[in-house]
Amino acid sequence: MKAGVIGAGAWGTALAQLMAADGRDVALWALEPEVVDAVNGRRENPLYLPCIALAPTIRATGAMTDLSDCDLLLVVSPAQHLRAVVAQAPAGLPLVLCSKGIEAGTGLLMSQVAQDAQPSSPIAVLSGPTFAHEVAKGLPTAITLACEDRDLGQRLAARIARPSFRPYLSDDVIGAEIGGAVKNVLAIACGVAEGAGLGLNARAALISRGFAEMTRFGLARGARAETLGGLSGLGDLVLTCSSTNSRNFSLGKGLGEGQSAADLLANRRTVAEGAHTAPVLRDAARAAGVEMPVVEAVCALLADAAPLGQVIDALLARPLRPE
Ligand SMILES: NC(=O)c1ccc[n+]([C@@H]2O[C@H](COP(=O)([O-])OP(=O)(O)OC[C@H]3O[C@@H](n4cnc5c(N)ncnc54)[C@H](O)[C@@H]3O)[C@@H](O)[C@H]2O)c1
Ligand SMILES: O=P(O)(O)OC[C@H](O)CO
Repeated sequence: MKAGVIGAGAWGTALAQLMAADGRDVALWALEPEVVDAVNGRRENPLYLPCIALAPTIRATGAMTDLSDCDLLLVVSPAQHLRAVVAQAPAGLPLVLCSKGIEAGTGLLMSQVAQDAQPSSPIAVLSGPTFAHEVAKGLPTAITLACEDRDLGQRLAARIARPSFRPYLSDDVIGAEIGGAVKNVLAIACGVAEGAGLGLNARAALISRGFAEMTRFGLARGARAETLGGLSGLGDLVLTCSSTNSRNFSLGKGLGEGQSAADLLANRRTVAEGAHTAPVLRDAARAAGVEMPVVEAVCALLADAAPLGQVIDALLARPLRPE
């Protein structure tokens, strides 16, 4: 059977390369016709994953019907487009959701959006510390695969695992999704600290206190603490908060250097999910009575609602409290 990948950005292309590593066919759905042509003609995706020679068994397509004979579909669109692409996907096939975010307008996690859009398709979530270009090069990577149906989860884990790519199975779908969505917002905060020259102590503080926010929010939504402390939560938080390879961290760095959010977000081709998730997450946290001061600060900066110095001072001046 061939694997299907929906979305040919950096991560979808890297996952197609991963799935093709056992020599089997992969169908890669791309939005842009020029990506379809480049993958099929030149075996590359210069738009989203440059400098990687793609496997000959990857066949790109712009027609979702070409994925109907796949045994699983990896869904790798930006979170805000997941509903639309899943609605077009062939029905009934296992969907492995690889996007990280919360849907604006509904506040739904990706598994809930996919369930709405394709009620007959079983769902799993693949999330963890995984920079696309490293996976595409075959560098060692571990990731959470969350699925409520344990048998299906085990089958999917065996199908996705490769010698240098280790999925760890969980049945905590919500926990895996919340970790991936929240860490993107916290990575923006760490980028701000880098751009503003606040130092490494500040970054460590943001990672730790950000993790406390992720945990409070996750527990309030029914996630398990060990999932939030695992690859899809803390693991991904540490990765994304420590490298300009992260689009979210880089966006924050620009904010910290004094650039406006509007300028940084205008006309970008690649997705910085944290910018879309931040206001939805803030509203959900407020509604649940969960304090998320770092997330609130990121929202203020993204909305250009307050000067950087004022946002930093307000965070530092919060009442002292037990850890
Ligand atoms: N890049 C990574 O290293 C990485 C790793 C893990 C998870 N993810 C997650 O994967 C998801 C996709 O990110 P990416 O890095 O592959 O994307 P990307 O930033 O490399 O590319 C943008 C993608 O958005 C798609 N797109 C733009 N407009 C669209 C529309 N109207 N409808 C459908 N698709 C549209 C483009 O076709 C392209 O596939 C995100 O949720 C991201 O958080 C990314
Ligand atoms: O580049 P980012 O910030 O979207 O991060 C990519 C992945 O989510 C890292 O696991």
